[in-house]
Amino acid sequence: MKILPVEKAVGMILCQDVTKIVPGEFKGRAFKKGHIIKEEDIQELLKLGKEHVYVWEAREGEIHEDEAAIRIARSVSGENVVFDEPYEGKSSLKSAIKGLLKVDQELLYEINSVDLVTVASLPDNFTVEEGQKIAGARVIPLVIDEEIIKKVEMICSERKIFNVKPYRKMKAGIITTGSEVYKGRIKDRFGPIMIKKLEYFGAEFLGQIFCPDDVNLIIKGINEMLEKNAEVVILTGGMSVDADDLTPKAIKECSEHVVTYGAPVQPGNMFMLAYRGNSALLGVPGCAMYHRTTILDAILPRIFIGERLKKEDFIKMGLGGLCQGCEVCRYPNCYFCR
Ligand SMILES: Nc1nc2c(c(=O)[nH]1)N[C@H]1C(S)=C(S)[C@@H](COP(=O)(O)OP(=O)(O)OC[C@H]3O[C@@H](n4cnc5c(N)ncnc54)[C@H](O)[C@@H]3O)O[C@H]1N2
Ligand code: MOO
Repeated sequence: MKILPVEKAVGMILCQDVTKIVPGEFKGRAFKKGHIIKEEDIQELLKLGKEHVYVWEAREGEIHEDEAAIRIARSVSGENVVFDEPYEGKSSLKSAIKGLLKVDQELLYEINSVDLVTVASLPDNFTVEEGQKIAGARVIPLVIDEEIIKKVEMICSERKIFNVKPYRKMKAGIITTGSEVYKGRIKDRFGPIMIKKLEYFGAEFLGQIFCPDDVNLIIKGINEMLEKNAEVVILTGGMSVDADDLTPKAIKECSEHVVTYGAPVQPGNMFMLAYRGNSALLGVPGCAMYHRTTILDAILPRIFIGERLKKEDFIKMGLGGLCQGCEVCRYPNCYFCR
């Protein structure tokens, strides 16, 4: 590759994309890498501020930014991740499915520690739709030593940075506790909100059981759901400190392992997760009926990909665990529960 005045570059192969920006109107590629420069291009290039251009002069051991971008994209892409042809030296990675993005953060750190290599990504545990952009790969110079790219390829030879996990069709049921709802003093408002959330993951809905504030009846309800092979049981109501708040006790009685009662997340402090076998029992506090987004929205996607959560997963949520309660909620496009 060498630099030539545009007037002397006619007939030569341009080895960079040339970007045109007209504020408010257009930003895009005016000339594509690989374009053979013609006489009539000279004025346009000069108008774009290019008195000199890079033209191709291949040198042993060097590769163009486009090839570098695609090789990085290929190296880091795992399950259900696809990538585009480079544009302006950048290859975009996209999700091939609706699912949960898993990012190997250590590996991403390692790749971005390789000088001149950059991979920008969405956060770990991010819900994505089919076709959604999840990361962009690019090198900084226009041509790069191939050894650098080989290093990236080696780092990713065994593990991939980006995987999108599909939601599994899981059997799920709801147990709504609270004597005020059971006795018809107030209408159930929790059930429909939970059903809508379960629908997003394509859950097979087993139904909703109503229980008064009676620990034995809540236990009976949980057992009924487990007998129907529920893999996810959502319990609402009675998660806090009132005399009638008995749900944590019932969950504890029915489970083999309590992962957590309580989380450093607001809204969601009084959340509980326990397991009996592979079935997850989720104690969902009242806030999930009131706030559009709570800890439940960070946990459900992980449950539905079949991940088994640990106490540590909850501890980590403290940093960023305070929701700002924005007037218009943009979750997951924010820091909450990252
Ligand atoms: N002194 C304290 N007070 C509270 C604490 C605390 O730690 N100390 N925690 C607060 C947090 S955080 C939350 S969240 C709520 C937890 O509430 P619960 O999950 O225990 O909910 P309930 O007490 O059962 O109900 C609260 C409220 O919501 C109504 N409700 C309940 N279920 C339904 C339903 N299915 N449909 C319609 N309405 C329902 C219920 O009647 C109550 O009005 O506690 C804070 N307080
Ligand atoms: O669990 Mo409350 O769950 O923070 O509003």
